[in-house]
Amino acid sequence: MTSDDMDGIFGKNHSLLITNVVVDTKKVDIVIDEKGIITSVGEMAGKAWKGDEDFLIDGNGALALPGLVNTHTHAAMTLLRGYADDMILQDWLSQKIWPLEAHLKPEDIYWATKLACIEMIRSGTTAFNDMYFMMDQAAKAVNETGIRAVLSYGFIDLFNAEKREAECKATENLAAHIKSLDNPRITAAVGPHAIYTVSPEGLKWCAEFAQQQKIGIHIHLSETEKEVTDCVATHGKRPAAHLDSCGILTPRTVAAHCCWLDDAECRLLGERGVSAAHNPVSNMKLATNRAMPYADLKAAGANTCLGTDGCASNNNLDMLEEMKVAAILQKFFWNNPTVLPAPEALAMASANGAKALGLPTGRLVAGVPADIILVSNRDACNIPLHNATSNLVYSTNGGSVETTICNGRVLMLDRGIPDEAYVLNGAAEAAVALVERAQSG
Ligand SMILES: C[C@H]1O[C@@H](n2cnc3c(O)ncnc32)[C@H](O)[C@@H]1O
Ligand SMILES: [Zn+2]
Repeated sequence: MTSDDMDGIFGKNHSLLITNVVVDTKKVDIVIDEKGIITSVGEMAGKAWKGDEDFLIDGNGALALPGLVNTHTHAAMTLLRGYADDMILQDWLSQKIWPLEAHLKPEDIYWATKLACIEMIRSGTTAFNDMYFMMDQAAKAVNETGIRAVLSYGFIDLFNAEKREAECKATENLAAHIKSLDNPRITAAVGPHAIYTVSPEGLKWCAEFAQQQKIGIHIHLSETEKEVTDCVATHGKRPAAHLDSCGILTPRTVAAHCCWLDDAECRLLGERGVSAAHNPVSNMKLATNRAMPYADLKAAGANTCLGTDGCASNNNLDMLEEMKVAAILQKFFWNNPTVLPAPEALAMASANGAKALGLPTGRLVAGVPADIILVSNRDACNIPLHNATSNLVYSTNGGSVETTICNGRVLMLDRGIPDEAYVLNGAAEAAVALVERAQSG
């Protein structure tokens, strides 16, 4: 069962036995078959297994939980981390971010997305919802790193018919490319950027294409008060109603931010079964000046999930940190310490996130793909263990993740990731070259 050569554990599927871990409050062992499916989460702690698994991982008392699901990011923005901080959203986008993005090359997207995947694996994320550009390169990076992703092209027609045609083509091409990969870890979605960058015709095309392809929709919604007032002035209705009139609000839709929704819009998102992705760190850093109305959205039946947004407005991809900020921001902003209790924050980052992306993961039960992370409870910040969920939400962070498994394949073991340094160097060099190109025009 146990192989001396643990290095051989990386790179392909094996049958695995993970012993001596804590799930919720119970000490259990977990068995994963060579197809990457959890076959048992058993109360077998302490029993000497006589199984014939290829590898045994001694969890040494670590907390085992479903891999975290980042339901809103722009992964390749790792290359823009720290490039522009301390600005309001529209200036940040128009004066700094979009001008630099104009100089991005395909290899930049590859290196930046690989860096993002390494950062997510290291901090316990096993699936992410991405919206960016040159996404064939993102797919290449995701395929190589072993993580799970829903990839959408950032559709921006700027209300121009000619540009809209090109955006539709790019969206169709990405969907066809991802279908051709036939990789169960990589799925496509449609990514209309926002109501202030996509025409109603563009939104309607995106909604129809998503329905025809049976894929998801990923959009920014009501991030700022200006977005709402401009929408009412332009379209005569609030953003959620405008999106609904274009067919965008569906059970396959992830709406990111949702800061400035009113009660009627919360009810509309609930009625349509939309997933509302809360990005508390980005919202606070860009000063959106209102927190997502989490309790109203949850009460209305919307699926509340969690995202980091991109690394230029966070500036990391640590979903354990994001959970904590979500739980305390909601308490602070709505002036109620009972809002978003720890178990609900953990659900946002795991089961709800998997539901938002249509993934079979998000729970540690037999019969589902093994997306599992082990979080040390031997770090000072995680001792004592009165309440594992409390520790996961309020005291630990991504640095305490020891082992990350996605689709049954070990991506990180005891904090070691193969080829990590090579990826970090490649991305660092790409970032320097990008800024040099931008500066030389
Ligand atoms: C895909 C495009 O979206 C841009 N972007 C990154 N973060 C945000 C945000 O918080 N709101 C709106 N748009 C955002 C990114 O730079 C790409 O241009
Ligand atoms: Zn975003």
